[in-house]
Amino acid sequence: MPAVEYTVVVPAYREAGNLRPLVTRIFAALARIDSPVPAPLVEVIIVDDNSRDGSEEVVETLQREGYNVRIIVRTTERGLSSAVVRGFQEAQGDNMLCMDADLQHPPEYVPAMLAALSPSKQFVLGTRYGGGAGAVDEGWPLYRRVISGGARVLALPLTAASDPMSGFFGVRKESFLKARNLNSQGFKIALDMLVKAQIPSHAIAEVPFAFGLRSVGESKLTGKVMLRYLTQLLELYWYAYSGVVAFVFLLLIALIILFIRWLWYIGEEPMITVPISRGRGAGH
Ligand SMILES: Nc1nc2c(ncn2[C@@H]2O[C@H](COP(=O)(O)OP(=O)(O)O[C@H]3O[C@H](CO)[C@@H](O)[C@H](O)[C@@H]3O)[C@@H](O)[C@H]2O)c(=O)[nH]1
Ligand SMILES: [Mg+2]
Repeated sequence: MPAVEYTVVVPAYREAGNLRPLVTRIFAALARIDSPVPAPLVEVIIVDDNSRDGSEEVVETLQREGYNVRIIVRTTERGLSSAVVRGFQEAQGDNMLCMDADLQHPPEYVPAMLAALSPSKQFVLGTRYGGGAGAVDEGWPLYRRVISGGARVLALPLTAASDPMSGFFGVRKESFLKARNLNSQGFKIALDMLVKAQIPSHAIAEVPFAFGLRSVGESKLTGKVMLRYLTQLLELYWYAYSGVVAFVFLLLIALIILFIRWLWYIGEEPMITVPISRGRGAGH
């Protein structure tokens, strides 16, 4: 067996129904004749938080079928970011990729994402805002697009990357090891790494992709997660600039909230009062 050079880390919570299509599609993409990365150099690590939904059995079956995939089941810890960090710590490959289990990050982009990493490109981001990738978050309800847009605007002062929130990203091991005090709470581990590993803009590669719709299971993006994002941002502003910037941050938050309220206002259907018919048929 050749040594593993690439590791795909997949944080997963209650994703049993998605693991087979995910793994088989990743390796099918890598097995294509035009894949820039050969399949035998790649391993997949699922980091599951004790879902007990059959995920382990699915992975065991895939292993028996010859796929280079393993599952780490955490029983004492929970959370997306810390799951990703754990996967990166266990990775054998020097080139590491993180992607969701629910197929919202299309497995067919994995070869291009992995191949984009090199000593001069320490970070790769799957971006939903790049040219030619198709629709941005098509099919999302207005509120979800507003949250995504607001989160992105707030991160602008921290990184030149166009979509540090996509959750579909890769990093070279040496840069991951450079990032100290990673925030293990919340959803925005890519942003945390970009800031704390001090990745310069010229070392970031971007791969445009179209964010899919979740087919099985539920999103874990809750109000609590969003609040954590705000506290994480505050910490990163503090880290990247100085304490004074916290004031600017609060101002920005206020503006974003006003913006969201305004969008909500224009997004609402106008209320039409329909007069109650008193003619035939009424009361039947
Ligand atoms: N191990 C583990 N995995 C988790 C946890 N919470 C979520 N995950 C896994 O993390 C992935 C993303 O979670 P979703 O619940 O599908 O999140 P989402 O709302 O679709 O958010 C995605 O899109 C955002 C962009 O708008 C991204 O910012 C975010 O990272 C994620 O990719 C999924 O594979 C999910 O199983 C957890 O506590 N533990
Ligand atoms: Mg999802």
